[in-house]
Amino acid sequence: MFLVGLSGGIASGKSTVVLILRKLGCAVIDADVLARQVVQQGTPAYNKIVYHFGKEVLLDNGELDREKLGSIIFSDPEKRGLLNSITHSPIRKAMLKQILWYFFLGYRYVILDIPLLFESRNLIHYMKHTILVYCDPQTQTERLILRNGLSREDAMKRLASQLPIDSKVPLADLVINNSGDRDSTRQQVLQLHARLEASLSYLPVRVAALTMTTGIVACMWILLRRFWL
Ligand SMILES: Nc1ncnc2c1ncn2[C@@H]1O[C@H](COP(=O)(O)OP(=O)(O)OP(=O)(O)O)[C@@H](O)[C@H]1O
Repeated sequence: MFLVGLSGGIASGKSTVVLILRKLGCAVIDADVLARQVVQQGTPAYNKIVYHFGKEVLLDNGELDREKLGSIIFSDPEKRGLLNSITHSPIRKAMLKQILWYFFLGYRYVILDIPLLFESRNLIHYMKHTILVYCDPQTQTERLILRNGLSREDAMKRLASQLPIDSKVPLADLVINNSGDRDSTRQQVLQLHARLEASLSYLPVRVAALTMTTGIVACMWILLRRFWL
């Protein structure tokens, strides 16, 4: 099995591409969903966040007020570092569990949908391939305005707070250009899926796992025969 990281920019079309991939039967892990799960009420990460940030980051129902937390860390790099140090480890553990699950189910590759993949460069090293869902900045702005009901000024501000999408192109080895219509995107995703399915990159890990399993079973058999049979 091998890992494929998928990312893009705000409103560049990641969810649109992921939906097509899911319909094709691909295994997709959504880092955003995991990030929400690991800070649910009662989890160790939730308790640590309340301890360090206080009860003012909680909603009335006791859940984390993600907007408030987001605005605190946006302007305070130290607190951002603290929050990352609390959440990164459980997110990675949850990711690893899902990857292993898909491995046992026999998937050849797993797509990791990670919004800040190209910003947090250390994760890239674990990926066999990286996909950038690209959209030209003008179309991206229009789609963001339309989807979020934002003014042009607010949309530009949101875009300016991110790494420009054009600067991510050289960091990815596969690019899906979602600047055109949905059908053009779908065709590109189909081609990409076919290419990944045909890749033999999944073999080394599978052969290693098979060899290890065979070794363990053989050892157990030898021990059993020696002591009990
Ligand atoms: N090819 C396309 N043609 C027209 N509209 C599109 C196309 N692709 C995506 N959209 C629309 O653009 C908006 C952004 O797309 P999408 O939600 O897939 O982006 P995203 O990268 O997942 O966004 P975010 O990360 O900000 O949640 C949505 O309203 C979606 O319906």
